[in-house]
Amino acid sequence: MEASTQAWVIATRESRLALWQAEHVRALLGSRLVEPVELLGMTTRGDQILDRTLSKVGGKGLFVKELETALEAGDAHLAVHSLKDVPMDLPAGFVLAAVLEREDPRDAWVSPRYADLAALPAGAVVGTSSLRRLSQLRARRPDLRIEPLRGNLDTRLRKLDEGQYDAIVLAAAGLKRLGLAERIRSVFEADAMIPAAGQGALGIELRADAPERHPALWAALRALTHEPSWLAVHAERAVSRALGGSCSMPLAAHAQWQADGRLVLRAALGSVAEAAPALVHAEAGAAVADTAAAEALGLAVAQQLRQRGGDALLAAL
Ligand SMILES: NCc1[nH]cc(CCC(=O)O)c1CC(=O)O
Repeated sequence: MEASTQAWVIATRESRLALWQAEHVRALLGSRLVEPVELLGMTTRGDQILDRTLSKVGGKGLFVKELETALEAGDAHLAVHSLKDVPMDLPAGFVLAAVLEREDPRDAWVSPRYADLAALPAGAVVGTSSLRRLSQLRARRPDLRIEPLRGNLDTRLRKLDEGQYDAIVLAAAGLKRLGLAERIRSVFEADAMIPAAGQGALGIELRADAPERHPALWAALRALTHEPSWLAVHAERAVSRALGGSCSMPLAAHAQWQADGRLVLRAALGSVAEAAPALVHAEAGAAVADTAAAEALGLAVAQQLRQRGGDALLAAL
């Protein structure tokens, strides 16, 4: 089987960011494999549905399902995703094979007029469709109007430039990858706006039978994995999984390696009810040496969130 492979095929969405990410993986893999590596661009339902908040139409899976269908059919061997968009539990038959070294995981403040959140006048309009960003913005600035903002990065920036918003919040990683870093007015430190689980990291998904069917590809991907990033995102994703794992949840989870070698995981769970804004925080640290320990840290933080009022917020969702 391996010998008959003409080329390795990467399934990818066709947004500029997705294509950049797939091309990045193509280049990394190309230097480790004998056969050529090609891209197969596809449109997902998440790309088509632009008029509604994603959390209302089915969530994260919308960006990955078509790519998984291509893997299933054998049209592609691997799929490259923004890990943030990958559901906590992959469908049976698929595995997360690799996580690349994480890019800047923070959120960026983009605004033509205002340097940061504090500089916004009362009643100003901030664009985001992320419940996580909304609940954290609202906790600090209940006076703002937060309006939905969807579409790929270029679309979102265009809507800002057209004057529909005073400011928008985007992942710094996406802007940097597309050469748009100059649009960033300031970044939120990770404790001021806790990032989403997996933000800034690329994940590579394969069929679960890939280790046996394509050992060369599997080995090349394992070698691309950045172990500190792998452990951090597994801790983050475990928080989300423990709380139900849907993106209709205003949940933030971010793990950072400390100088002493410990992994510190911070999380926040909000409410989206305008009448009763709430935000509970949790934090824990541990020496994490393997995936199981990373996931145990995630579970402990999820437990803390529940005990500190998260249970009631989840019940209200
Ligand atoms: N939800 C869309 C999405 N998925 C991944 C990124 C950015 C890149 C990354 O986090 O790796 C973005 C855009 C954004 O949130 O601003």
